[in-house]
Amino acid sequence: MRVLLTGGSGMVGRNILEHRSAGLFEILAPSSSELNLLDQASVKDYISAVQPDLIIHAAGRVGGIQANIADPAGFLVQNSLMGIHVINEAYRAGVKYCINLASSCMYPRDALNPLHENQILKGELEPTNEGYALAKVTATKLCQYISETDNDVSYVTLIPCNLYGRHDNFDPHSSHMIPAVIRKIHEAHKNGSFTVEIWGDGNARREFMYAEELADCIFSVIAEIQRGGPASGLMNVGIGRDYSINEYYKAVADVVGYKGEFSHDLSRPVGMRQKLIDSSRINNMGWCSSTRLADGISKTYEYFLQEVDI
Ligand SMILES: NC(=O)c1ccc[n+]([C@@H]2O[C@H](COP(=O)([O-])OP(=O)(O)OC[C@H]3O[C@@H](n4cnc5c(N)ncnc54)[C@H](OP(=O)(O)O)[C@@H]3O)[C@@H](O)[C@H]2O)c1
Ligand SMILES: C[C@@H]1O[C@H](OP(=O)(O)OP(=O)(O)OC[C@H]2O[C@@H](n3cnc4c(=O)[nH]c(N)nc43)[C@H](O)[C@@H]2O)[C@@H](O)[C@H](O)[C@@H]1O
Repeated sequence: MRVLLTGGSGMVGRNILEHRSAGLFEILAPSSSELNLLDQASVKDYISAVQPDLIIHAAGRVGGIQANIADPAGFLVQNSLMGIHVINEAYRAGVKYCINLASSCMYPRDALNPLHENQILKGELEPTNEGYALAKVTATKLCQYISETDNDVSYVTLIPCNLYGRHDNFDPHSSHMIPAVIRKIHEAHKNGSFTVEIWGDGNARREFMYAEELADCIFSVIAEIQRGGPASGLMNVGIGRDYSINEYYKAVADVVGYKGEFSHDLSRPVGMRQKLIDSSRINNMGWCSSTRLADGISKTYEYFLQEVDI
């Protein structure tokens, strides 16, 4: 099976390429310099030339809460254009299968947790990442419309919770919480600082999954597609539990060996109070998460020490 992977140089893409099942497929993973997904003609020409059997759309303009607040228009435009170009040109070229990656941030900010797939668009979005969320909803709906109007194709959207892991973005200006906390606590431990600052009061809750697990889930979905396709084209992918931000800081401190204190900067944005997703559909398909938080953080910290803090 020939697979076109977008976002192959990103955290999710790299974990897909490093997965033990990747060798079972012919995977084409053009970088953004080889294929700019913002250029519709290039996307159309590339897909027509390579004629993939399946596309995994893992490219995107991605960042944490601070990055999203800084550039909502950029997150909206770039993710919308990438999603529409990849998905629409795939369908126009006759590609039968697509796995599109959305995000749990596209759920309504005040929706009852755990979040179920049928709650999408049932309420106001989280303002801190509204642009990104609108783009994710657009691509998700495009996949749904295509699959509903053409029984010969299966365009599946997976909705992951927050992710972290090897190949994560550790830039403090654009990273998500776990890589930011790993960097902050590591530097405090190395410099002998006595306190580390937590954004907000630390009571917000998040569900973070080790990115290697999403790669594993994607290959399970591909296997299911090869067996005739998953029962649902829209599935949450999470670990089934969340932790408070304060608990994440403590978990990272335990891995790093930091024994200092924490302070809270209440001026910082905190985003959604909670975004725990209901992963029953993917669990019923036969895939479940298995990486413990401490193990995931340890492996991510090991990557940080080897590849980032050099
Ligand atoms: N990280 C999370 O917490 C999280 C949570 C839920 C869902 N997701 C979703 O998972 C997917 C992957 O996220 P990630 O964390 O792996 O992101 P990432 O590490 O930032 O990687 C983004 C990828 O997209 C590529 N890209 C960006 N602009 C492009 C363009 N114009 N043309 C072609 N490629 C372009 C990048 O290539 P270059 O490096 O060459 O620019 C990179 O390979 C995204 O759809 C994201 O929305 C992520
Ligand atoms: C999955 C992603 O979720 C994103 O929302 P979101 O979870 O709040 O994004 P994060 O940046 O991971 O923040 C998660 C929570 O951690 C808190 N936090 C505490 N300390 C820090 C820190 O040092 N750095 C960061 N970054 N956060 C920190 C932050 O206030 C927020 O409540 C969306 O903006 C994206 O679009 C995407 O959907």
